[in-house]
Amino acid sequence: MITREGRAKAAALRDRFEAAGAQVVEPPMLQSAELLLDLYGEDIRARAYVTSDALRGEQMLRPDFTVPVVQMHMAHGADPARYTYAGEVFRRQEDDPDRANEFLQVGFEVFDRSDPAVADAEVFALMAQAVAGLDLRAATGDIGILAAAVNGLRTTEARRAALLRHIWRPRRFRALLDRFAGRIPVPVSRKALLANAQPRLGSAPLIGMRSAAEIETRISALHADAAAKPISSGEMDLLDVLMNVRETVPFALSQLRDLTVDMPSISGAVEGLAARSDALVARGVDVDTLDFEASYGRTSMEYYDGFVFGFYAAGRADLPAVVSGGRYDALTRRLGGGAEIPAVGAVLRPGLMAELEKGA
Ligand SMILES: N[C@@H](Cc1c[nH]c[nH+]1)C(=O)O
Repeated sequence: MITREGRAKAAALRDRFEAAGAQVVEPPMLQSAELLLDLYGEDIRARAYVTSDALRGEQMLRPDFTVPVVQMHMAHGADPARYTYAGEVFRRQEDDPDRANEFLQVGFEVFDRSDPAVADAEVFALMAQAVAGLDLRAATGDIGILAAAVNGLRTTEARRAALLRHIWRPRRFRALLDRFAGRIPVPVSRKALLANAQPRLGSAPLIGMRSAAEIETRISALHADAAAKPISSGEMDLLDVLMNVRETVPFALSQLRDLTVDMPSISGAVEGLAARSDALVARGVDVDTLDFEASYGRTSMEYYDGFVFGFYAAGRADLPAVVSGGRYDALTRRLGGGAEIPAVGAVLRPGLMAELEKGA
């Protein structure tokens, strides 16, 4: 339920972000579902309230602000800017009736080309200051490091692309990796299909949504995939070491730097983490006690492609993140029609903050 305290807190936080240099924006609650829904992750897509509109096409109640803010910004060019907003977002809850399906968010988004590490640190530090009175634990990660590791795998382009698509579904990602490494047997049905050197649909009836051409393309892709060499156990071990890095920032950085000797593809992203760590220190963040998990953030918004972070109430695993955010450079490109600008942002949940303050 949205309370008066929550609303008051939201207004105060938005004022605070405005004072930090952001322009206030108020994106409409109803957004185009057709255009925007696939920019979110599977989870949010399944939880959006969608309705039809004869005039405007499918509409949805905004499940977040970032996508509408990026869309608005990119429609007017790709200049540097800072925005803040406050208002409700809507997400259907299927399993847990205690989780709100409508709640307040206050956000801060930075579009800035000068130095991504500095912009990351600006957003993180601003959020950390806003929640300083609460007993929260911060978690950080970097989707860019894992993506760089996948891009460096010595395997086919199709396999790398499949893994990149599934970075967001850790179990599916693991299953794919194991299959590509030859660690799990090929399913019987797939074997039967592949046993036929020149499979064609022939007179089989078409019953699904896919056309004959699509099905045949897929069969050819499966043949090509079956001919690919397995990912080596050496590469698999390195990926495992990487995905299990879970340390304070300085230790994580030294482990990751060690890994770059055998995984040169991640060095750029790891040096990005080093630069971010310095920028965080310059903003007064104590990185010696800040956690970094290489697998963090793999279940949230699919538009993140670099820094990701969240703040959680200590000892309250039942509560969602009080703060969450990250970098989404590629999203500006997708909505930019040729233009792009690096971007990072985060939101707070003022309702949750008010609740935690009351309980404290
Ligand atoms: N829109 C994200 C948070 C965010 C803002 N900017 C970047 N990330 C969310 O709702 O979780």
